[in-house]
Amino acid sequence: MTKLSVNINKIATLRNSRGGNNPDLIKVALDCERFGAQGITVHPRPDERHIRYQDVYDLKKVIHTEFNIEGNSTEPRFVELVLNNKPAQVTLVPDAEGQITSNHGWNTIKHQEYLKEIIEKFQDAGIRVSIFVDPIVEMVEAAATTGTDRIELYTEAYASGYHHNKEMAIAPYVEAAKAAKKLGLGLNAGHDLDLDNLKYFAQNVPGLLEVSIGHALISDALYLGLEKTIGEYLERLNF
Ligand SMILES: CC(=O)[C@@H](O)[C@H](O)COP(=O)(O)O
Ligand SMILES: NCC(=O)COP(=O)(O)O
Repeated sequence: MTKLSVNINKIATLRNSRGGNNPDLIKVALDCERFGAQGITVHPRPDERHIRYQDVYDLKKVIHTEFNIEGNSTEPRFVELVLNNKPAQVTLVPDAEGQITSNHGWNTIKHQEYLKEIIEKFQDAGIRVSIFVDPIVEMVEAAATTGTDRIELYTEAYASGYHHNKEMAIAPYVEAAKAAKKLGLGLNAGHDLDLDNLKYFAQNVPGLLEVSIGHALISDALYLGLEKTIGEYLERLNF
């Protein structure tokens, strides 16, 4: 079974736009769980433009499903935040400063030594580690040498190619997933997954443990409502 982790960054974006507490991020997280989501994902960024560091402390107290914190571990404040909150999973993303959103995976060959060190730090604290990678077999192979528990495949390229040629778009992900399986790495995926492209991805990528979805899911909820939207995403995963 593939778990659905709802990324609630966009709820925080909306809340922050007026400075108050509407929508209430905590309530939305709890409602996502009530409506069947098996996890909650947040991606605090240094400028706190959506998720604030305090949100992480507040969420940790109330969440019952899997808490996944994504972010840039080269920021000491991020490392401290994760170690203080001990989520079920931390996903390390190599964000550059000022990025609008995440747009690449780790170069696991170049940053192998750094990754080994930081991954061990989180694992010593009892936190499962996943690292964000592009669907390139060499990057998956080098990821395995870092000691990470899982990788998260960056799915933007799949999402943008899906409507043009879905067989071609998914091919590198299938190869990357096979390599991960062979090397004993758990497999997550995310970025720009949506109601159109999710089912085909889940059907064709072997060993997919978890997807984290935010932007499209929250946008769909404007039309369908949060409960129905989460139900629709779960349906795509449980084909
Ligand atoms: C790692 C990933 O693909 C997503 O978490 C993405 O980074 C979402 O972040 P934003 O909501 O800031 O775009
Ligand atoms: N890790 C991916 C994620 O959390 C959500 O990405 P998106 O659905 O907002 O593109």
